[in-house]
Amino acid sequence: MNSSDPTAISKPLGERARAALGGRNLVFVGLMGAGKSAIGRMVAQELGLPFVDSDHEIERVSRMTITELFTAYGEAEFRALETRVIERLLQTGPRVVSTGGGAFINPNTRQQIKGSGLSIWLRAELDVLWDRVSRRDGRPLLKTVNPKETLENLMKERYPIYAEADLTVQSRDVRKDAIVRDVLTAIAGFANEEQDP
Ligand SMILES: Nc1ncnc2c1ncn2[C@@H]1O[C@H](COP(=O)(O)OP(=O)(O)OP(=O)(O)O)[C@@H](O)[C@H]1O
Ligand SMILES: O=C(O)C1=C[C@@H](O)[C@@H](O)[C@H](O)C1
Ligand SMILES: [Mg+2]
Repeated sequence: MNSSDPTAISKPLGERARAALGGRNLVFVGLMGAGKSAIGRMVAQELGLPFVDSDHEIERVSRMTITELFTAYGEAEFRALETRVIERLLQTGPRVVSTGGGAFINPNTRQQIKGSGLSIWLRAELDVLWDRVSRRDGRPLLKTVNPKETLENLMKERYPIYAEADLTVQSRDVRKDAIVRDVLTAIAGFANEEQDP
């Protein structure tokens, strides 16, 4: 990595964030398209921790895609499975867990996350989310007549709840490296706040 690159992730920052996290899990929450899976994986690498994505884990254990699960069993059953899978994932750590967009909205799952680690909300504006989610299928909640409006309604409903996360980082239309650096800075800073409120 070129040290003059302004988006370069300095080793000390990764190490400081890792020390701040200690034995806790780091859990990414936020809406579809915020970057939880993509950024979570990169952050885990910087922290030297295992990474797991709850949507992928649900698909692995059920041997079905998220869309198939919604179609066959409905959203309520999907949420019940999601809660069980996330509970298990949080039991052994520290690790980085990227959750599905609705996970933190479920009160049971939210309590589990709050109890087992540091939660981080990747917050994004509607147009950023829309640009990202409209490129790929596989999000059953957006199979509506007006998916952009559905996404906007989900933002209104969910943003006050995501705001309960320990940390918030703005997910913007910039290089992923820059968001990763913001995440690591937020984690390292959180430890200072805890020591020196
Ligand atoms: N900072 C960024 N710049 C450009 N593209 C990004 C950035 N962050 C994420 N992306 C891309 O946006 C898309 C959506 O990201 P990702 O799948 O990580 O979102 P997610 O929050 O996990 O969504 P879901 O809740 O649906 O799983 C991916 O193609 C990802 O590579
Ligand atoms: O926002 C949501 O409720 C969802 C987001 C995805 O990650 C998947 O977990 C599923 O499509 C539901
Ligand atoms: Mg994801």
